Amino acid sequence: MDFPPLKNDRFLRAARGQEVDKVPVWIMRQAGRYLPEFRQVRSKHDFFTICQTPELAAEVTLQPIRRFELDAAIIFSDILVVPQALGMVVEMRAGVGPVLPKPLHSPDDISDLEYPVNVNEKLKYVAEAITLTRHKLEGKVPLIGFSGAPWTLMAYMIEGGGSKTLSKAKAWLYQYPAKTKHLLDMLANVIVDYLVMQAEAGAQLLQVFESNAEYLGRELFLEFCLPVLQDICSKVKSKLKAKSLDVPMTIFAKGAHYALLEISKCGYDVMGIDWTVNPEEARNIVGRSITLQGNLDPCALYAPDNALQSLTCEMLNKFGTDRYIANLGHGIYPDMEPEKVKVFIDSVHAFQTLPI
Ligand SMILES: Cc1c2[nH]c(c1CCC(=O)O)Cc1[nH]c(c(CCC(=O)O)c1C)Cc1[nH]c(c(CCC(=O)O)c1C)Cc1[nH]c(c(C)c1CCC(=O)O)C2
Repeated sequence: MDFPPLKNDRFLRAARGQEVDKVPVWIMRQAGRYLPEFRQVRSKHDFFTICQTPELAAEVTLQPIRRFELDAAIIFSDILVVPQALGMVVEMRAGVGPVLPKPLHSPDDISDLEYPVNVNEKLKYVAEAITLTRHKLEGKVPLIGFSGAPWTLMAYMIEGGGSKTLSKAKAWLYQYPAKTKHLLDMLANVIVDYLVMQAEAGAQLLQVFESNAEYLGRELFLEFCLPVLQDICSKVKSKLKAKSLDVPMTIFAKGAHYALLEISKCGYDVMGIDWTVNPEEARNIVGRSITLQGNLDPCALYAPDNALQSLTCEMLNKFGTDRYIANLGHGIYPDMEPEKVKVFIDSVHAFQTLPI
């Protein structure tokens, strides 16, 4: 596909371990409710209508790019479009978050899922949104595509929404390990097709969100998550290679401080770390063969500007400027003042390390 040439490749260079002029920065949930222009669009349209309408999805994807000197855009969508593609109903309720009114109660319900999924048909709107956004970005910054990881999606499909403990979903890991693995493999197959479709449509990096890793310990994570995360990465990469596409991939397993080394060896180019992980410890554990992304506490943006600047500097000193992409350690909160994002981004870009 013919897209406008890329003018700022700092983010992709860092993902590939190449030298950069400045540390690249983007923010998880950078298109979202903290922006008045997003709330304006959202007041007129249902959440999933925005996701499903390429013009609206492209518009809200571009909103933070117009306002701030971000080094990447992320396509506006949600991880829960995959359970929708499997035939599940997902609603986004104000003040509650996502709700799946008919969750999976037992492995018998797996057969009710509409599987296999023709991703190119069911999630075509995401491909269209990506292609349109690539054109509208005019090469200003690269565009990130994404998917939820199998365990994170499975947890929403069983819990029927957010949960404090994920006890219903975790019960499956202990009661039905084989059937759980079957469901995780089904999800992985859909995710592989979905990520490949996004890269073909124009996504320049693919991020996999394992946001519910924090509910698992090391043993459960190594048994149920790691093998599928590895499988997704190798299958996506080999399918893209066959199409002469080379798109870096990021894994963000939130709360998986207990398996940093194993995750870093899964084949991904970039590893996101959440705000509870010490950057220096993470770097010591994973070595230099992977780019790290993160990890300022999203609440640090509530600090006064000068404190936020020092916290950002401290973070950059710990990560260093090599093989590093600055971000928050999780999504930005909806009540954040947009001006704080500018302070954060400018502090990252102003940072210089002394030459060695
Ligand atoms: C777990 C998860 C979800 N969705 C996502 C994750 C993984 C990242 C993470 O761990 O936060 C990923 C996601 N969701 C959204 C994006 C868009 C791109 C971006 O990062 O700017 C991305 C990358 C938009 C969104 N997704 C959602 C919103 C807000 C909903 C609204 O506008 O009503 C946005 C902008 C809703 C959503 N979607 C989800 C939840 C739990 C919620 C509720 C959050 C809340 O209410 O604070 C599921």
